[in-house]
Amino acid sequence: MARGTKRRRSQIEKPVVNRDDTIEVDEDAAVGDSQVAVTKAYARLAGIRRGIATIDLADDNFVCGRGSDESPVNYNFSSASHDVGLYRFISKIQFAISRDSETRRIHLHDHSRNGTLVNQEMIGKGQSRELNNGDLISIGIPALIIFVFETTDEGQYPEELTKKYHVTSHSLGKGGFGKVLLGYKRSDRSVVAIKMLNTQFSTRCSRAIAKTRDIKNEVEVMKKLSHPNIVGIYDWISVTKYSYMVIEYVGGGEFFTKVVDPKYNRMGLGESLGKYFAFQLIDAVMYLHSVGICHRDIKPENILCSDKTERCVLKLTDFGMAKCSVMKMKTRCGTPSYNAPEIVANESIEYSPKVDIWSLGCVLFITFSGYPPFSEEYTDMSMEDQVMKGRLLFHSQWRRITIETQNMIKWMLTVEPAKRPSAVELMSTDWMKCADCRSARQDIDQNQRNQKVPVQAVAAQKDTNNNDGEVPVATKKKRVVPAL
Ligand SMILES: Nc1ncnc2c1ncn2[C@@H]1O[C@H](COP(=O)(O)OP(=O)(O)OP(=O)(O)O)[C@@H](O)[C@H]1O
Repeated sequence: MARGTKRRRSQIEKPVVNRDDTIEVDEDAAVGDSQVAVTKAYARLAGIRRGIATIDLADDNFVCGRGSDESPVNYNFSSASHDVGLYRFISKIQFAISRDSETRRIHLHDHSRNGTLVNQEMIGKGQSRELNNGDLISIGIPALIIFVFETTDEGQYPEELTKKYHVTSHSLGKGGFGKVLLGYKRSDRSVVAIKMLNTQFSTRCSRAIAKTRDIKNEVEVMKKLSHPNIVGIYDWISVTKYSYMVIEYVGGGEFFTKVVDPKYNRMGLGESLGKYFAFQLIDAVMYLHSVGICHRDIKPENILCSDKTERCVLKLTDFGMAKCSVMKMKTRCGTPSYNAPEIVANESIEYSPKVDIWSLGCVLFITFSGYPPFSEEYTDMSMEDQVMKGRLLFHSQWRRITIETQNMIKWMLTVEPAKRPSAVELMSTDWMKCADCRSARQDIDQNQRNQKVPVQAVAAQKDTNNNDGEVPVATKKKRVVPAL
């Protein structure tokens, strides 16, 4: 868009998370295994909880539950009888699955008093619902996910991947170059996210070549990192057409969704919650810089929430742009509205990890106020000029935020890198010695202990954005990929 041109709000584009995308099948790929093998299965129930089998569905009718002489079932959950938390919810007949022999449509019929849920929505005793590929089936409560329903014409993956992980067809989200699927480790049934990237694009467009090159870099960087506020990587498997990154599952969706949640009325998350999150992000960046890594693309879309609760643990992700900071950094990359002035200024000037502090300043500005500091929606000045001048407009949203917090954000958004604080300097301020920061530390520790729990709720993620109001709106931003 030309400088100074006012963009109509209705024209602001926001990428849509598409949950039903399909992916080409690799000819060299091997078939994933299953535990109850039946020939010519039309679908399968992939068990994603310890003790629950994966069941191939071949007959038009299937019934499961605890079963009894009077109520025979095809699958009786006896292998999960030790799992008291689950077993107490299971009825003699829990649910049935039927396939219409003519239409081939498949339905789940709930027979249980405690109920069966599909994609975390209660079906209810006596009710039915059509099943689609990737649907999650829970028992009694949303968090007790036991099966992913999968049609068998989908998803064949390389053996290197399937021998260690079961890949379900439940999509967690979609990125620029592939999708992210829910999976689990075969060894302990703990849930993972499997990011699939199509490397074949590389022959078609240069942006994708850059991206393909990023994958190796992303993996190399992630392998070096271990921090509770950074998404961990378990494995990387690369075959002819696809790369599979097996990463830590983070179930609460993007931080972006949180900051634009209408419940905050576009006023920001407030002082207390804002500081709770600021502590986590500063700690993550302090660690990154201490091990010589500069992220270069910090923004709310690249931060994931551990769960859907208000006070969740944040995890920095997407290290495709990251670089070892002892190397010279000159490349103009990142996302324009989060880019530091020294990146915006000139290709030939070297910059430092302080660029991350600037981006973090932008993220925290949005977190506290609900609107972005630099935006094309300000028509009096181009975005580039706003950034180069460090022009900040503190609208009425800031009235409920303390002067100390405002000063910290201003400090992070200092145009001159030498005067901008490092993450260590930020962490050692009195501003970070508060009850919210201490409570964040405790919650992070607790979250780490809980991570051993195998199956977590996978809540449907919705992007929300409300474009009304006189201040700029936080919208998802695309990054600039460096030219080759
Ligand atoms: N570790 C994870 N756990 C759970 N869900 C995830 C995880 N990583 C990504 N997702 C989901 O998948 C979506 C896409 O993630 P991905 O990192 O591929 O996208 P992106 O950053 O938009 O893409 P790109 O890498 O092209 O910039 C995210 O928005 C999120 O909803």
